[in-house]
Amino acid sequence: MTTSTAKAARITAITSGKGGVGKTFVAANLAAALARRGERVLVLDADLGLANLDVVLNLAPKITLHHVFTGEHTLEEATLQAPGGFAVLLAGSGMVEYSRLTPEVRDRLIEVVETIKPRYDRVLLDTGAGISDVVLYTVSLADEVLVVATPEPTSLTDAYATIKVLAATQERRSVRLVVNQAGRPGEGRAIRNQLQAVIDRYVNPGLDTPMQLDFVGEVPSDTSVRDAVLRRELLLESYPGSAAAQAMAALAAKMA
Ligand SMILES: Nc1ncnc2c1ncn2[C@@H]1O[C@H](COP(=O)(O)OP(=O)(O)OP(=O)(O)O)[C@@H](O)[C@H]1O
Repeated sequence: MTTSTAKAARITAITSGKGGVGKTFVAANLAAALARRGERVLVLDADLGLANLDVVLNLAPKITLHHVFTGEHTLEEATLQAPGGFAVLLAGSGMVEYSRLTPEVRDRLIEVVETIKPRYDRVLLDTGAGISDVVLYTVSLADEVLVVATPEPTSLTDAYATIKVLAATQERRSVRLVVNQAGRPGEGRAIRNQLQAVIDRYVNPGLDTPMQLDFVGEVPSDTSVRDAVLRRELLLESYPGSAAAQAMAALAAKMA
């Protein structure tokens, strides 16, 4: 039950510049790891036009955010329990009308976020890739942003572009960074320092308060991740002892 003194959830947007870097993998397994730590977690699939959290979690929702947006179903009816002990609000795939930031999407999205906020300890917003207006709007609803990047130069260039746009368009001066698919221990921190140096050189001179990258961890490139995705299971459940699962648990500890 919600009371006026109830604590509101911390809202974390999980985003990336480039697609396919592991945002959904991180969102699902971070949610499971936070749930194991006792947090009440909800993941909202905010990749409204091309959602795939349902695929990763092996869920086939009959009622999605789409139905909540149209008023056909309630939020409660659309909220599902995922295998990792957390709740999910899934979006339908191929909904072109929700891939753009129309006034309807804007209003419905904030309404949904405001309604779920008092009910959980943590809400993860799994956004689409890139810097579209829907992505930037979704990120603007969050208390903190977690950028997922891989060591590939294209991913880093796009992560930098995202951070630059967030600095320019929102009053955000701190972004958290997780490096996924790291090839060697220490690569994540080195990448953070490299990105911070570029931000200090090209972004921060124009800002009163400098943009800071808060490094929260690295997840190694690990074949167990692909296996778990193919089995449509959470890595934390299929391969709890894998290096990547342990990194996800460490990431949850850092984010908690
Ligand atoms: N740490 C890792 N080690 C090995 N493979 C990984 C790792 N993380 C992700 N992958 C692979 O990358 C694929 C893409 O991951 P995911 O779907 O989570 O990316 P995404 O950023 O959410 O993509 P999109 O931009 O399309 O939403 C996974 O299916 C998995 O095979």
